[in-house]
Amino acid sequence: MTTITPTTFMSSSSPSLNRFTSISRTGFISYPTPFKKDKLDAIFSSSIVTLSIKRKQSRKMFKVRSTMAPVETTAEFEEMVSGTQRKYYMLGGKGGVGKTSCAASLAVKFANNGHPTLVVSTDPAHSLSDSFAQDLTGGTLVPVEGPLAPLFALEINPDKAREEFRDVSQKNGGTGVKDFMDGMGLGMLADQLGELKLGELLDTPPPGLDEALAISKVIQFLESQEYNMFTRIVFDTAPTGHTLRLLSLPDFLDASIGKILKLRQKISSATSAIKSVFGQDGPRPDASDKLEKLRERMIKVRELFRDTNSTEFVIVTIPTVMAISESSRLRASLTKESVPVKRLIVNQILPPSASDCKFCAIKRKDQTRAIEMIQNDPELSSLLLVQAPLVDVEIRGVPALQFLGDMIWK
Ligand SMILES: Nc1ncnc2c1ncn2[C@@H]1O[C@H](COP(=O)(O)OP(=O)(O)OP(=O)(O)O)[C@@H](O)[C@H]1O
Repeated sequence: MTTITPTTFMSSSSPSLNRFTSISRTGFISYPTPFKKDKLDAIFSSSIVTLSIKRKQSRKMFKVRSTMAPVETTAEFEEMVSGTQRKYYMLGGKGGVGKTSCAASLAVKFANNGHPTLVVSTDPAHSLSDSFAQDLTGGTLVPVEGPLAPLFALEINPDKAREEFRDVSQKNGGTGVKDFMDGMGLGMLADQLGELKLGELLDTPPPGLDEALAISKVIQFLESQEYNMFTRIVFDTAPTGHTLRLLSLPDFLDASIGKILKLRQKISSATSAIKSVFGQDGPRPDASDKLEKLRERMIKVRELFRDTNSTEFVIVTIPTVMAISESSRLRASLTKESVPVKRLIVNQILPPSASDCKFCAIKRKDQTRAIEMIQNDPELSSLLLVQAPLVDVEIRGVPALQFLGDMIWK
């Protein structure tokens, strides 16, 4: 294991590495990266001024980390990275636990291991741009500089996705069709529209709709030839509540869209005769196709979540009683919905220190207790428990994500 001092980074001419210098304020960072050694050598060889090996300290760090929770396991990254068939990883958990940092670091690690990778934020409050320290807004795929294989990032614009949905739905079953039917004197059919609660759905979208639309948008992207190359797709999902509602949402939307389409059929047969007399247009067929496509994608979203061969939901948590309780409930819900879960990342674990202050000692005890809670939790104890240390500054930019990723994804 090589330890690189702050001096190393400061002497680098690369701006992204310079950004990373701040990460090692407290003295050292460790780099257990055999697979990337060549690349790192190339990056650092011209600029290394001092290479201070603090083996003792880093050994101590990992020793104490492993004594915190005897059940600590590795993420079995080899299994995650093997094979060239496309795999989806969805990272989710309570707000602020480090989902984005873990998702971004996993994406960087996949790309560094040769997988053309796409990382997508489906959280309406995006933080991927902040995490990569790069502007990724705009709802299109943006290349991320740095990793060995292509890495692209996508922040789905929820407003745009919702607008699109509203647009096609209204043309097929919302106010557009309702007005049309009212005009035709088909009051009874118009009443049926009320049952669909479509107006409600469009005006006050249920939590999770953004997420479902975002995922369906990604599926739409991936259907095109252009994006065939991606072999790993990492989703940075919205906090737990959204995720849980999202799981049932595709069913709900599928049913709603199904009803709209059925209704549309009824309308078109009921009105075809009237149309021939009055020469008025019915709902446009292209909009109907769009709705059918949206429905198909919703079905794909639902299937994707439950496909054990290609998809895995990774729960990210922190060592507090509240976060772990929420993770336990999340796991239970995911199990109920047949969503495959294998790994649990416990992020922000206090690193050991030779001179422990009272606050840190108490905090560490609390964290140890919380980790024990996982071991005794029926929902969580069977998962691969991966511990990630709390570092003393924000994780921003590819080198920093690479650093974090090398600690988590082993
Ligand atoms: N292991 C860590 N050590 C230190 N800081 C961390 C660690 N993991 C995450 N952070 C910091 O915590 C903050 C929240 O992290 P992040 O944005 O990844 O969480 P999130 O779960 O995606 O949040 P949200 O639910 O708000 O989207 C960021 O400032 C991030 O840099």
